[in-house]
Amino acid sequence: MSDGPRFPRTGTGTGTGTEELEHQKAAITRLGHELRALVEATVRTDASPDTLHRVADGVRTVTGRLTGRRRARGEIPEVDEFPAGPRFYSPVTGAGSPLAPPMRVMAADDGLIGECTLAGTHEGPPGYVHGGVSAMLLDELMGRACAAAGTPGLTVSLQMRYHRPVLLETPLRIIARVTGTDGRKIFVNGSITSRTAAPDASLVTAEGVFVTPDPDSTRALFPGLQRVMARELRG
Ligand SMILES: CCCCC/C=C\C/C=C\C/C=C\C/C=C\CCCC(=O)SCCNC(=O)CCNC(=O)[C@H](O)C(C)(C)COP(=O)(O)OP(=O)(O)OC[C@H]1O[C@@H](n2cnc3c(N)ncnc32)[C@H](O)[C@@H]1OP(=O)(O)O
Repeated sequence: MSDGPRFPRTGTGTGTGTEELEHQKAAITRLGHELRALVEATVRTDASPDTLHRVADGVRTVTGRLTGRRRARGEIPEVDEFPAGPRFYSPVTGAGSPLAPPMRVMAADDGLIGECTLAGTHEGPPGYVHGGVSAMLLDELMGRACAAAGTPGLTVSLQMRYHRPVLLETPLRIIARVTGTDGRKIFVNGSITSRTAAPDASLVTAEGVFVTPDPDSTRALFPGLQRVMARELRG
């Protein structure tokens, strides 16, 4: 995607070499993929209690292998390109997140396009996407559209309209477009459509207001961002 020009791209500075970072990203992506398959299998299975107990024991053992240093709250992973680029553990787009569909994000003429297909993990009404998950997809893409337009912001208001249920196991297109700004406020529209059935009919639409925090708030809210910028400047 094309990102706004005013943010550092992390993962290219000092610390870990580029090749090592690429290996790290590939491994994170692979584990994310396997975990998403595990989560989907978990919510779809009708295995016996015995099997479920054995799997739970196995998962507990595997979890125990992910020891060592844990990132502190707010610490931005070196593989990330915060705030405008990919975040590996985003619950929406993160290749490493077992919660993320993950949604792929591309630049469009006047905003961003996201694509994903959801399944049992994100079910709300039987056979359909959970409404909160639709809001999550739109919130993320609309927030990224702000950053891509060079005006990053946090959501202060997100008004959702659910026109038709969103089918599971159907390729979806999510669109986000900045429609205007007023001081630190950024106005954004978004929609979800099916890429196959009636692609012109919006299933969900959203109107959002995002606000760019002032510099003092930004420093207070995101101390990790200062470290990323310092890391980048050293590099
Ligand atoms: C180098 C700079 C980097 C800056 C980084 C900033 C953001 C970057 C973050 C991520 C970007 C990257 C990717 C994004 C992808 C995914 C994220 C998805 C989105 C989210 O997951 S994000 C989490 C949920 N989100 C929050 O956690 C916000 C909680 N919130 C606050 O932390 C404060 O709210 C804050 C600091 C944002 C503003 O606080 P504040 O004190 O500076 O601003 P204030 O209240 O003065 O409002 C200013 C003007 O907005 C108007 N206004 C306020 N509320 C309104 C509303 N509801 N409707 C309509 N207008 C509203 C006022 O009326 C006034 O308008 P006016 O100036 O015309 O009077």
